[in-house]
Amino acid sequence: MHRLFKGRSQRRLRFCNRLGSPTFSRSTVFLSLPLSKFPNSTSVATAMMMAIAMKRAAAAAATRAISTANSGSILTRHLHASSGKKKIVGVFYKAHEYAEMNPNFVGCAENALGIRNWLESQGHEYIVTDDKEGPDCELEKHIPDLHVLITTPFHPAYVTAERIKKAKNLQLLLTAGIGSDHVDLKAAAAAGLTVAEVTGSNTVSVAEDELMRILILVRNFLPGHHQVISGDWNVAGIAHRAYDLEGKTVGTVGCGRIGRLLLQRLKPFGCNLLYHDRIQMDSELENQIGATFEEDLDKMLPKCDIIVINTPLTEKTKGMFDKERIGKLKKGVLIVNNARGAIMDTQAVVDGCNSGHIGGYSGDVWYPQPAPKDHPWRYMPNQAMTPHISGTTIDAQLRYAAGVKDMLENYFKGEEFPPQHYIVKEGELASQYRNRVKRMAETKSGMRKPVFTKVDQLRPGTSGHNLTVKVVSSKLVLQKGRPDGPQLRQMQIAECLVGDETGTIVFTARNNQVDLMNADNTVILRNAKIDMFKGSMRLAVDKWGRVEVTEAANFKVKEDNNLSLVEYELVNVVEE
Ligand SMILES: NC(=O)C1=CN([C@@H]2O[C@H](COP(=O)(O)OP(=O)(O)OC[C@H]3O[C@@H](n4cnc5c(N)ncnc54)[C@H](O)[C@@H]3O)[C@@H](O)[C@H]2O)C=CC1
Repeated sequence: MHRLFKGRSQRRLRFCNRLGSPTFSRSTVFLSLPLSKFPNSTSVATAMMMAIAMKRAAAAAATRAISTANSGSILTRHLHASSGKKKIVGVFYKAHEYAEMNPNFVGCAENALGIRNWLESQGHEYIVTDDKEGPDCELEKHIPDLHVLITTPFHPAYVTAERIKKAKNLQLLLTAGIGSDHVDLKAAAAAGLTVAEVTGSNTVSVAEDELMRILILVRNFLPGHHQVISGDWNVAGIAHRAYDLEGKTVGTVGCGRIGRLLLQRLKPFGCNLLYHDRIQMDSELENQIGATFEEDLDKMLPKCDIIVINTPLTEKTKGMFDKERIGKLKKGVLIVNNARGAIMDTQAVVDGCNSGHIGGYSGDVWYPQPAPKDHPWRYMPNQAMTPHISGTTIDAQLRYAAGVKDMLENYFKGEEFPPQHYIVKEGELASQYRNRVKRMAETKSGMRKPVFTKVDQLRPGTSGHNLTVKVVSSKLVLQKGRPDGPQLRQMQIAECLVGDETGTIVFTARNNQVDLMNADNTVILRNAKIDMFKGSMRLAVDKWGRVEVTEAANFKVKEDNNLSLVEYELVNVVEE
């Protein structure tokens, strides 16, 4: 037996979360009402239809409840499952005498992101340490009962599968910064943990630092500086290999947030700019930045005088620059790597620098961190290495501390994080981290090809749809920021009517997607999701999906079946 409720209070239930995955409970169901016939969903005229629909919905809810109960979940821990006081552990680098020197120096252990009072005033326990390695370290003592672990890439607490297994209460791993490769992401996903970082918090900081490293290497700056300190004066010792940046070919491997900001900053230097990425930028942005896309990494690399690495460390990028690949680079190539140390084969870099094949190597990332005293990159020639600093400027610290605080606030309230912050969510890794796994699965079973659906199959609260649609019309509804603004943060939203031979639906195109949605274009929407807007369905593709313009499809769009004109009512079905 089920009782069914409808009305205003049920309106307060969320249709779906911000990523589009359904968050409705097993007893929450959708009813659909054609808007044209029933503009007012509470009208008497709808009541009979509602009653029939609700009966059906009740049956569906019951079936869903049973199947949920029987299927079990791969997720063993739910992020927002428990309320109450939490034990939060932060692992940050120690600042010692520097801690007091700047009130905004919040990224160190002593100042603990500036959130101690805020956390403790709410009754949470906040332990902060820099002691993160070995079985007797401070972190290890708290692993069995912590709920949240906050750490930074600058002084990473390596969260291994073994630690995850021991951390029975752990729900949330927050990275204060960008890059969560210090976490065994697969183990975290399997354990149902959420991993999130403060995406965008230090991208400017890193891009600026990369530009500085490029100039330091190109101008052969460091030997001159060392001469000054050691009392020498030898212009020739520097000048024989100092160049202008103008006219050089610079290629970035990975062109996401940091890569783009770097290219943008390089443009006035008059370089030849190339980029390689899994995803090509849309042509307008490419033109604006003035960079050329290189689909084949191995074709791009030998053209470059300067190579900058800007990908995350994933299964695919680990050891990407091995002996063989480095051997194919231009002799004397300069490499800047602020991405992650393990993207390089450590010894291959040492050999390249020793032989002069690599003319200069600079970066702030190492493996492991802190780099041991005998790390060979400390002693190789032509290097301009530093500790991991580029993303931890005071400005960046304030941004990532605020981002962590916001996410903790959401966590305490049981709310979602901004979608771009998730690295692991509900057992799934963000797309750039799961590439290889997916490909292997595809090859192995031959069954993981994307499944395409038709517009009339779309339902509220669903996601993961692949569709080939034609754009019927597109209307820009929001435009903010200048296209040549400092951070490429122009925001555009267009409402587009898209469809196939079964029906049409409104697609909300954002930013770069807007340019692809010209009327009559045929586009493939990958990993699309349904958002609910005032009770009706809209289609969207977030950063974990993709919009691609493709060859013109030969179907005729069925324009008289617009799914966005159907209103859905969320009703609650309570089991007795
Ligand atoms: N040294 C430091 O202080 C910092 C370092 N970082 C590092 O920089 C990385 C990039 O940061 P963002 O630009 O903000 O990330 P992002 O996610 O905006 O960009 C990463 C780009 O790499 C591309 N990519 C991923 N795998 C690839 C592959 N196998 N081949 C080609 N392209 C691939 C993605 O498509 C994406 O465009 C971070 O993951 C982190 O490791 C980030 C911040 C601070």
